[in-house]
Amino acid sequence: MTDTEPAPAVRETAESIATMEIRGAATIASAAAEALAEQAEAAAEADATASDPEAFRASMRAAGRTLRETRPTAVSLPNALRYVLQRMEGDSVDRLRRSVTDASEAFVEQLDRAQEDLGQVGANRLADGDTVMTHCHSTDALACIEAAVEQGKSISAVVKETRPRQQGHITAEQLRDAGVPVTLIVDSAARRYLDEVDHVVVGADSIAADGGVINKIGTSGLAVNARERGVPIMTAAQTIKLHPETLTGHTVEIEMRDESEVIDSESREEIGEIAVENPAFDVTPPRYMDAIVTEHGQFPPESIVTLMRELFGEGAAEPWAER
Ligand SMILES: O=C(COP(=O)(O)O)[C@H](O)[C@H](O)COP(=O)(O)O
Repeated sequence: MTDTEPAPAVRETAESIATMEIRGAATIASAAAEALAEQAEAAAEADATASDPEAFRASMRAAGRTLRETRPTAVSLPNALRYVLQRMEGDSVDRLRRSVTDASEAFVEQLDRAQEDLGQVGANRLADGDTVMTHCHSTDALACIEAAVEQGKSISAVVKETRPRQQGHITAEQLRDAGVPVTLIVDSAARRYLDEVDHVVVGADSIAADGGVINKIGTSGLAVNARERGVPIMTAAQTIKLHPETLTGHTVEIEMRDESEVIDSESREEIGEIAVENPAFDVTPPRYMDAIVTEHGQFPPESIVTLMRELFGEGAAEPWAER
């Protein structure tokens, strides 16, 4: 490891995020914070950095950049890096190392607590006997449904499979394990089943200052259909999903993934020149979302900007910016 080369553990985490072995905004955030702690431990031992605080700091920033470059849409990733790197302090490598490992641990603890707290808020929106519809796999959305079950409510679920990667299967299994009767459907059956649904619950990868919700591709279509059917839809999202750069007019980059997730190589050859596109996320305009449920309570999407300003001020620096 040179002074700017990330430790093997960081490269492994980055690779797992890029290939989606580690996926979902909250899980990506905690893996990134933990990878920074591993970087700190490795850099405190490595020849190039062990006795040079500046080289140590440079290696932490390089690790941050490597982790950041994996996937562009979930803001929980740069927010996690920012949380840990902004708490890096001390004039010796040992102090710097400790500040990073402490911040990483505190971040992961806060993440878990926030999910528990928002779960209670989301659960209060669900009534005994409700059927919920889900899209993709969101640990924040699941926390709401699981908390409702723990409150003694009987909940059943219609789970969209979520093409192309079928994260709905993970949701279905987790809900089944929580004692929730589950019906798995293909994405295009959603509108038909909305007539049997009392609430749609989804997660978020990023939330923009105007209340726009960026989540798995298909969320916006589901939201429009839910509105047309009169079914309320909520986004369960811890505040690390709030995108500080949107406060200053930036837009959220939508990840385009490889066409091989959509079409196998044999079919690819058969269809020849036809273009295949695979956007991983979309934006649901605030007017189609009934509530954003966070660990600080529920918000109408249009008012989320107030919470954002409180938490981030008027914006946020790149997580690896030198201070
Ligand atoms: O869109 C996805 C996952 O997309 P992908 O599978 O492409 O990562 C999830 O709804 C959000 O990340 C929220 O998840 P959580 O609530 O667990 O943070």
